Amino acid sequence: MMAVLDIQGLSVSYATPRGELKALRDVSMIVPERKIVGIVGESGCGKSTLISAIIRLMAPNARVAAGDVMFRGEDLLGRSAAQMRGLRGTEISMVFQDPMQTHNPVLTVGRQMMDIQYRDRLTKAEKRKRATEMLALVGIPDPEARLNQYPFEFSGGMRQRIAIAMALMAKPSLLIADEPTTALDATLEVQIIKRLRELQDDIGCSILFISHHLGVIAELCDEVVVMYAGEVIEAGSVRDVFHTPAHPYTRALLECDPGHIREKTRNLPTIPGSIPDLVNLPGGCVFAARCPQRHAACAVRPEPQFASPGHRAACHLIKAEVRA
Ligand SMILES: Nc1ncnc2c1ncn2[C@@H]1O[C@H](COP(=O)(O)OP(=O)(O)OP(=O)(O)O)[C@@H](O)[C@H]1O
Repeated sequence: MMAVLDIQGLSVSYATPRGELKALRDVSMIVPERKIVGIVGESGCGKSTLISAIIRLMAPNARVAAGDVMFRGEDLLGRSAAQMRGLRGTEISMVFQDPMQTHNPVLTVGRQMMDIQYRDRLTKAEKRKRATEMLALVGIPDPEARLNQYPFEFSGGMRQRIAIAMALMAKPSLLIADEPTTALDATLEVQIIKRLRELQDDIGCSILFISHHLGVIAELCDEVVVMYAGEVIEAGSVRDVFHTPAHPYTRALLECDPGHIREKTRNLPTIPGSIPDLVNLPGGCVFAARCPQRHAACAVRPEPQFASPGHRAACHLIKAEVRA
């Protein structure tokens, strides 16, 4: 089956006064059809850079130095800006942390939900009906009446549900959700995640879900990609990565989290030390400076190794463990 999103060897740099900042290096990941893939990593690991490269809304000083971003078999990096505009919001939709970014404050929710359907050949009444149905699906009570209200008249959780409804309205193949529930309280977060999972199943789309919240990733995602300082350091099924983490960084994240993934920790646990300077990267393994298992081999950059089928990590210890 063809992957919805297939990123291979993606490297993105920013031009800065200090020199080239290598925000992403040789990043590869696949979002299979009808799967939810989570990306986890601490601030600065390159999550936003990755999203901006996929949807091609990059900062002016950003440059794709290498790699391919294939969307349903087609290279997105070769598409024109106009073609990308046509894709965003239809085949690829997005939900961000702050739904106010998505909503227009001066238009009613109904008007905005009808506007997104401008491509569909439906009557006004049909569009309104679809908007109502979608609001009901994401769990907005009394949706018909609420279509006439403005975004500020809704609570934060309701606004985020509306943002999800709007993003799914076009029945995208891929939904990119960037910390969509981070600003909400835990109970709301669980409700929204459950609803998102159900809707994903109904619509049959794939989701790339970015979160700092290990518990949410564990609950929602099929697969997880762990990023560190611009590299994918571990990837595999949620089960493999969370139950038998292969990279010392992933292990540190899970060990630092007292209740492991069951605790509702908002932020990633803190690991002593900081990420390396991406302008002057050290040679060898990027995590070496903070790694409790650092050894001589780490002076050489580890290539991804398979810990088990479908579960890879970039750490020299994996080979050693397999040999042992
Ligand atoms: N326009 C830019 N110019 C220069 N450096 C940038 C720019 N945008 C991001 N960076 C740098 O690139 C690196 C990756 O940043 P990015 O925002 O992608 O990380 P992130 O994982 O999304 O972090 P956060 O969770 O804090 O948003 C960081 O070192 C950041 O300072």
